[in-house]
Amino acid sequence: MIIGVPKEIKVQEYRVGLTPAGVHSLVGNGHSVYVETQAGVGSGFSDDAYEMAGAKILDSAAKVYAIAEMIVKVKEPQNIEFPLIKENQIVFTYFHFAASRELTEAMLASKAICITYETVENDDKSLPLLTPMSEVAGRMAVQVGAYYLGKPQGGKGKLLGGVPGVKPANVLILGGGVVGTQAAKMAAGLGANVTIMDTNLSRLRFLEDTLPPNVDTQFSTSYAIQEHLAKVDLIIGAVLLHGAKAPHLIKKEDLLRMEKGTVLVDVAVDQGGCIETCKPTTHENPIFEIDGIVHYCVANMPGAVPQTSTLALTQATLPYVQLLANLGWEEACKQNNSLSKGLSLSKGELLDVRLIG
Ligand SMILES: NC(=O)C1=CN([C@@H]2O[C@H](COP(=O)(O)OP(=O)(O)OC[C@H]3O[C@@H](n4cnc5c(N)ncnc54)[C@H](O)[C@@H]3O)[C@@H](O)[C@H]2O)C=CC1
Ligand SMILES: CC(=O)C(=O)O
Ligand SMILES: [Mg+2]
Repeated sequence: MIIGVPKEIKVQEYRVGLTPAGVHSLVGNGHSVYVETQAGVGSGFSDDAYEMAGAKILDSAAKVYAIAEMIVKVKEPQNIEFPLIKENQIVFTYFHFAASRELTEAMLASKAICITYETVENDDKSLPLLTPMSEVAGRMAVQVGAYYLGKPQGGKGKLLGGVPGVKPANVLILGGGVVGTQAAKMAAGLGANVTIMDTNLSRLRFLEDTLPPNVDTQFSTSYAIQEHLAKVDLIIGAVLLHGAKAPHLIKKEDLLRMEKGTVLVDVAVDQGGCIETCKPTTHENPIFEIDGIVHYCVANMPGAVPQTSTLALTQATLPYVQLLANLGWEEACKQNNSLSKGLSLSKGELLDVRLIG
């Protein structure tokens, strides 16, 4: 198969869809790989490294899209990429269709085969291609939250862990899946007073048994969340209803119950956000304030640490890229149940109704 890897063009997105090691393995299996010039540079991979691995370098995205039977990338196609996507072309990437009707309509119109990383799902309901980036984003959420709690950044001016004789900050994590668990570990490690909420009781039992003693678990209800608002310093939004739009657990009027300088990091923003007042931001302008509350809502957080994220992502995606390249999308999806869950749009038809935003 002919595989194309364009350079990511979302604002300050430095990840890339395939590493030179991935190229080497695909070329070894008889496939051809075309990489846009400088596509890997932000992740530490030069054009030369791709060429040594067997790729051909092309000087524009248009040429990559024109030649490829399958595009392997990271983020959802941006508006200027829409016209480049062809009928029957496989596009394998994060799409987050539930957050964008415009993207959904553009991809339907393209009649491409869209396979979404974030809905590839194992029989145990885990999400093998979302998990690695959720691990990154969960850990990052605490780093950025701690930073924006600083007074110069608009925060309350609190150190997450406090110091001897001074209480630590209160961190509330909504959702105890991959993002929430990694965030809880990091916040606990820094000494914060952490509460993690979920609606899944068996998940809460697991978290209670495995997380450090400065993490409390609590069943997630609107009432329980309200009780935290007056004393919380940092809220991390980490809920997910697979493929669907996130529920709004924090409403606009709830901001008035928080102290000025409270920080909200809504990691779930890529599925529409679980905090009503969140709207997507970029690494260039990551925050905004409403009613004195700092909102951080970057939809591609792992893009800021590409040297970690590209390796973490591509080690998970490569086996699926191999399968698609070896068998074609129809046979690959027939043979692999997890991959078939990611098949979202095919030739102008919406296959997964959860995606409607
Ligand atoms: N902004 C970014 O750069 C990134 C965003 N994400 C997003 O983060 C979100 C979370 O991802 P994961 O942790 O991997 O998902 P996950 O499926 O592992 O965890 C989600 C958890 O939310 C829980 N949940 C559902 N409804 C709830 C409610 N009402 N209250 C409390 N908990 C509830 C579920 O039971 C589940 O345990 C997703 O939207 C994902 O796309 C992931 C990576 C990067
Ligand atoms: C999951 C996702 O959207 C990201 O890693 O950017
Ligand atoms: Mg405990």
